[in-house]
Amino acid sequence: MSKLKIAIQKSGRLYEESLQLLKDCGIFVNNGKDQLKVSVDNFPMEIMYLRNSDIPQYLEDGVVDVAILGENLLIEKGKNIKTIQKLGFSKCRVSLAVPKEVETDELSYFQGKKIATSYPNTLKNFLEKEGITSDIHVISGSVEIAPNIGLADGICDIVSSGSTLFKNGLRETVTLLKSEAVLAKTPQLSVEKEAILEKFVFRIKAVLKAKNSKYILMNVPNEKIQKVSEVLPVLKSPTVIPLAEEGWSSIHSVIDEERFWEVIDELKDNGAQDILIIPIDKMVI
Ligand SMILES: Nc1ncnc2c1ncn2[C@@H]1O[C@H](COP(=O)(O)OP(=O)(O)OP(=O)(O)O)[C@@H](O)[C@H]1O
Ligand SMILES: O=P(O)(O)OC[C@H]1O[C@H](OP(=O)(O)OP(=O)(O)O)[C@H](O)[C@@H]1O
Ligand SMILES: [Mg+2]
Repeated sequence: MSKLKIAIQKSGRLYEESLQLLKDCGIFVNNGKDQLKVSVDNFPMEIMYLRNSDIPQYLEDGVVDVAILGENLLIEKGKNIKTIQKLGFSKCRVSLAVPKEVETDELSYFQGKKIATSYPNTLKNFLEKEGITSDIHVISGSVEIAPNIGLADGICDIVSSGSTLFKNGLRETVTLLKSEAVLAKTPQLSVEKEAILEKFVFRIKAVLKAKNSKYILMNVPNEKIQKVSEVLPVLKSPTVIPLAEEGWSSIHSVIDEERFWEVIDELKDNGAQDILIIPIDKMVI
């Protein structure tokens, strides 16, 4: 029987959450990353631990079928690889930054300047599009140190909290792109493996949907049920259960994580009381 070969970062920013996602999908990985190839008992899948930066090539060559990797890396490597699903973690951006003493945030600052980066293709394409000519100096890590040691006038690198820039006396000026972890697939997959992938993506969607939603329940006087129901962004219609106390009901529904504070105020204003918000484990709709 076919097994879907999935590449996961061996160690680094994506490792923990990639494994957690598999776990949330009910896929239990047998043992640790000391082995580069690991089997799974309860799903037709084989895990391969690889370096994030090598994964686009492995996908292109069909050495692995799917992979969890940083979207920015797919853009940098310019491979013809399809992103199947954004995964919502390892969110970051690729940005230009300058020494904090530089007074301008304008891109034109970089005209004729030297920029250190680990993402030369992303930078080159961006600068070309913007009509700026710079000297791109490729380094594989610790890019933020470059201006301090006189290696460059600015940098182009990954920024998340901004603390690495701050510690190195740099300031973010221009964002080239935003990135997050994605599930990507090799250009050619057998029908059998496509079917396994479909099952896997179905599970991922259920996990992600649940993460972004909350179960909400509240007590409402019967005469306010209509009003409160109108405020709730419901899946179909809210569940309404009579309470033991005459004239009151309990309303249950599901709301988006992002919207719940906003909705709670409206619910209270419309007569809802004793509002509970509960996490959801999986959600299939
Ligand atoms: N500080 C950060 N915050 C959030 N996401 C990040 C951060 N740094 C990197 N990422 C994302 O995580 C991915 C993996 O980054 P990480 O630094 O772990 O690996 P890498 O430097 O690409 O190296 P390797 O090839 O050794 O696995 C990046 O491609 C990027 O998408
Ligand atoms: O804005 P921040 O939250 O400070 O994150 C940005 C830093 O994180 C990444 O490095 P990482 O720690 O992954 O080290 P690496 O260069 O060895 O990959 C990236 O290359 C930046 O240096
Ligand atoms: Mg890194």
